[in-house]
Amino acid sequence: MKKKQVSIIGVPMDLGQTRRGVDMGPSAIRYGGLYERLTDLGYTVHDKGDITVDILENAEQSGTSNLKNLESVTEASECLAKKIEQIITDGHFPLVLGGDHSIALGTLAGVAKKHKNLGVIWYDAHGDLNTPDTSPSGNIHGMPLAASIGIGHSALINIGGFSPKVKPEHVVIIGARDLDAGERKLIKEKGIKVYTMHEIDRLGMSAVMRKTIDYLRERTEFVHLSLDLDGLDPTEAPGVGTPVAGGLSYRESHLAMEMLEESSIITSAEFVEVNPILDEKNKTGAAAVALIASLLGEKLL
Ligand SMILES: NC(=[NH2+])NCCC[C@H](N)C(=O)O
Ligand SMILES: [Mn+2]
Ligand SMILES: [Mn+2]
Repeated sequence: MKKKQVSIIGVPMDLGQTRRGVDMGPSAIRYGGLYERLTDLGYTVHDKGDITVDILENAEQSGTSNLKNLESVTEASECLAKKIEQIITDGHFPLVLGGDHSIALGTLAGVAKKHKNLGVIWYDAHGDLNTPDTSPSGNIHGMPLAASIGIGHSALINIGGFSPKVKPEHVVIIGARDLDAGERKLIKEKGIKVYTMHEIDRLGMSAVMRKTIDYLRERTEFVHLSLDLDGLDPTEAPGVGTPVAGGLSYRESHLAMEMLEESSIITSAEFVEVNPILDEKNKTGAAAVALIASLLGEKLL
């Protein structure tokens, strides 16, 4: 029998925001035992190592307004997109380790090039739907979802040479609890499906995931999971740069991964924003590993 193949790619990116240390996220997740966890599940694991990313000291500053480190972020994104394309061509499951959430620009460019009719699950405390005009910070990690639906600065929109990567009505955001004014406006205008913490509290994670899976099954053929560890509550995932109180529990997050695994809809995934400098004994890195394992089939019994 042919074994299932997973290709891992690390993106040591910290230029999409300003808290240093998130570039060490891929190492922290690997250190948490990822390779062994996946081989134990029966996967053949190809760790392709890390993408080359500029360090802050050498990042070019063109001063493009409200877009910090734009050149270095787009350069790494183009490189990541090509690697992802190759992984999908090889028939492997792409698993991307971040790095701040700006890396989704490259991941989605690569995935969308190969997979038409793509859906995206954005598991996050934030919407990451800002543009340079609406961003309160100028941090690109707050913009990748907007850029992927074709809104924002042309340099971000056109990674991979095409736009959009995904239709707004094929996006589901889960866990949101810190949305900026411009993001709320965009959500309403574009009809993006969002399960905020309010809906998750009311309906429960099980119903939310059932609805999410049905919604994307009806509309798309492939689904990318972009999981920001700050979607979890900071007590359970303290190693993130932009923590927001009142988040998803460790168990709710596992249930979400288990239901996605059962549904077989996920065709690529990324786990981002793990910052070991801000973490407590790699708690957040270990949580990432455990969630990846659940997503890829690890069972409690
Ligand atoms: N991927 C993230 N953690 N994003 C946080 C974004 C925070 C804020 N909304 C901003 O745009 O600056
Ligand atoms: Mn976030
Ligand atoms: Mn995010």
